[in-house]
Amino acid sequence: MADRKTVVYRYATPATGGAPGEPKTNPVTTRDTLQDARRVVIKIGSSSLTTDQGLNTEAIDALVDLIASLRERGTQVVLVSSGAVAAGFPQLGLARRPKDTATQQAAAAVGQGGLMAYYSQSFGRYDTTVAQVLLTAEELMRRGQYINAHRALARLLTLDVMPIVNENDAVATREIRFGDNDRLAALTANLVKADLLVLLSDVDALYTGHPSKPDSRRIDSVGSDQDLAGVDVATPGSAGVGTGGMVTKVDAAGIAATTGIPTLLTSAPKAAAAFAGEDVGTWFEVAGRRRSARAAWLGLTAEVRGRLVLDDGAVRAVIENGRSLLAAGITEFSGQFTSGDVVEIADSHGKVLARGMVQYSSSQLPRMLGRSTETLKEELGAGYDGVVVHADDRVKLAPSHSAYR
Ligand SMILES: Nc1ncnc2c1ncn2[C@@H]1O[C@H](COP(=O)(O)OP(=O)(O)O)[C@@H](O)[C@H]1O
Ligand SMILES: N[C@@H](CCC(=O)OP(=O)(O)O)C(=O)O
Repeated sequence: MADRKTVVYRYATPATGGAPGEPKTNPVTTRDTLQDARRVVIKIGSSSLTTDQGLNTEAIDALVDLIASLRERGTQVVLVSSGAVAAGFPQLGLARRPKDTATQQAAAAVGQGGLMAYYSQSFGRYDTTVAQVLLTAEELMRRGQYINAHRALARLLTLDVMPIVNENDAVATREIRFGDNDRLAALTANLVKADLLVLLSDVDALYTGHPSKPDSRRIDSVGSDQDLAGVDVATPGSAGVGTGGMVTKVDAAGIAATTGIPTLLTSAPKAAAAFAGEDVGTWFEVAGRRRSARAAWLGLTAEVRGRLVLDDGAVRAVIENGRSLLAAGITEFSGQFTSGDVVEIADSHGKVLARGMVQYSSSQLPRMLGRSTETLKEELGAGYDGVVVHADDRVKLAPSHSAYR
């Protein structure tokens, strides 16, 4: 990902369905409605939280002041904070960010404690209790753990505790290598059903090219693919502690957009102005209505364990008419999965059209393929109703889906 010169930013088609009880509308639709956010995920990068010597306590205090002011007016905030590696390597006596993964993990293990200790002290000025939540993208892919993380975060918010999320770096190598805290923040925004994602970096906006170039200009909002055509995001940050640069931020905004959540990208010092309605930073709009968290989990987060290939009739029934997928319409499959796993649903040309949760395992399926429900019941017993993926357990993929991952 890091070597990409430009990114393609596309929007999902309007979402279908919505789990019962989930809000279908987002009060934050434009910059002017930022103040209406009921729940915000704020992500801050290493470059904004650390210096060569370790934690930048002034910057952390300023961030905490901002969050406290939002909380005071009733906005719930989940903070996704990087900085563990950058805080840890000076403590280990290293002059610069280590390159090898094991030392980065060691630095994160050292730095995370100090990071949380300082957050605890700083939020203490507002009598606010903080909670450390360490996640990995892989964990969020498993339905059971996704639900557990959702429950824990929701409970922390109702207890008025300040959740501070970071990747569990000691076990998550992808994170350290690719700077995926931006992506983690987008997934967290979906997890807690936030109204808004705010990405805070050491640069105040997305620019057409690296901000150090004289002809680079601020992009004030992104509403379609065209707004990002030719935008150069490949040059890494000059601080040398951030990991993903703008590539992962734009990708994260794309993930958030597909789940109906707009993103504001700006710097920590300008965030207060943005919340006061000033035209700062870059605003990533959302097209279409909000996806349910479940649909977003199926479409974006879940680990794919296999692929089902459909005949043309099944493609029409399932994709165009929204029916459940019956064994009769499956011509072949690949992968190893059990009931409850997520698989891709493809047409006969190999085009992936949807994802869904299977009701049967890969060892049960061979006897079922191409067979009508009636035949299945006769041959295999009444328990085999032939519905391999129920319509409620399936989500159509936007044509752009792969652009975000
Ligand atoms: N088109 C661009 N617009 C803005 N910043 C860019 C762009 N391309 C590269 N960058 C660099 O991305 C950096 C932010 O990424 P990173 O260092 O990973 O930050 P963080 O630690 O906040 O995640 C900026 O400091 C800037 O130097
Ligand atoms: N989990 C890592 C963060 C890695 C990361 O995504 O960094 P950044 O690009 O600064 O947001 C840490 O705490 O150091």
